[in-house]
Amino acid sequence: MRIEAVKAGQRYGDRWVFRGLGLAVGPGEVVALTGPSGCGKSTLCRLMAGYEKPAEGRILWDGRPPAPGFAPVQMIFQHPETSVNPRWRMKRVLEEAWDVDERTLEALGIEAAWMDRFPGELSGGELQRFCIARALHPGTRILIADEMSAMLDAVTQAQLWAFMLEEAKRRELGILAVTHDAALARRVMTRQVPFPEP
Ligand SMILES: Nc1ncnc2c1ncn2[C@@H]1O[C@H](COP(=O)(O)OP(=O)(O)OP(=O)(O)O)[C@@H](O)[C@H]1O
Repeated sequence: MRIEAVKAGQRYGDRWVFRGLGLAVGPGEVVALTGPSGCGKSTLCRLMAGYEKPAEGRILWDGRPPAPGFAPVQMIFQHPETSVNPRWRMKRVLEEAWDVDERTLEALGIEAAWMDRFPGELSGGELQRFCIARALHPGTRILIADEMSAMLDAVTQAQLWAFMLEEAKRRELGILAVTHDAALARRVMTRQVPFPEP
């Protein structure tokens, strides 16, 4: 699958965040999106994931506008607590997405004891592992990671990225990742796209 922004622009009120932006992510590509705070990286992620519509230009998934229904484009947010139901135990949070296999649970270091807890009873890093597991649904073709590892220590960050990259290679997933970490971008990405200055 290939997702694309074509001359895309977004504005809130009468203020443009960016205009005329072009970017494409195809199978097996790991693309880093870098740029100063406030330039619109998260906004572009939401457009590419089909959560928001651009004010001008187009977002295309395999040449067509994002369609409702099952999304082959999955997003991992910087703050995992905002993307799970706080009243569900983690077992249910996972099951809602897919029947996550043992291999994924093990590779992400998800412990059996965490399954009966509520999201508020896990650390941010522990919760983010669940969000990554959910996003790695067998039908996922593109992952959009918006500073997913900013809250993690270096060892955990390396472990989670290693598994994501292994999966990207094995399943030909495309990854668009926002990161402020230049070293991480150099290490894991096939291509880096600097965002235009705001
Ligand atoms: N829903 C909204 N309503 C109004 N303004 C918004 C909205 N969402 C984002 N903005 C503004 O758009 C600009 C871009 O925000 P965005 O979060 O995309 O930047 P970013 O590059 O991801 O920043 P950071 O690196 O700090 O996370 C900011 O000035 C922000 O205040």
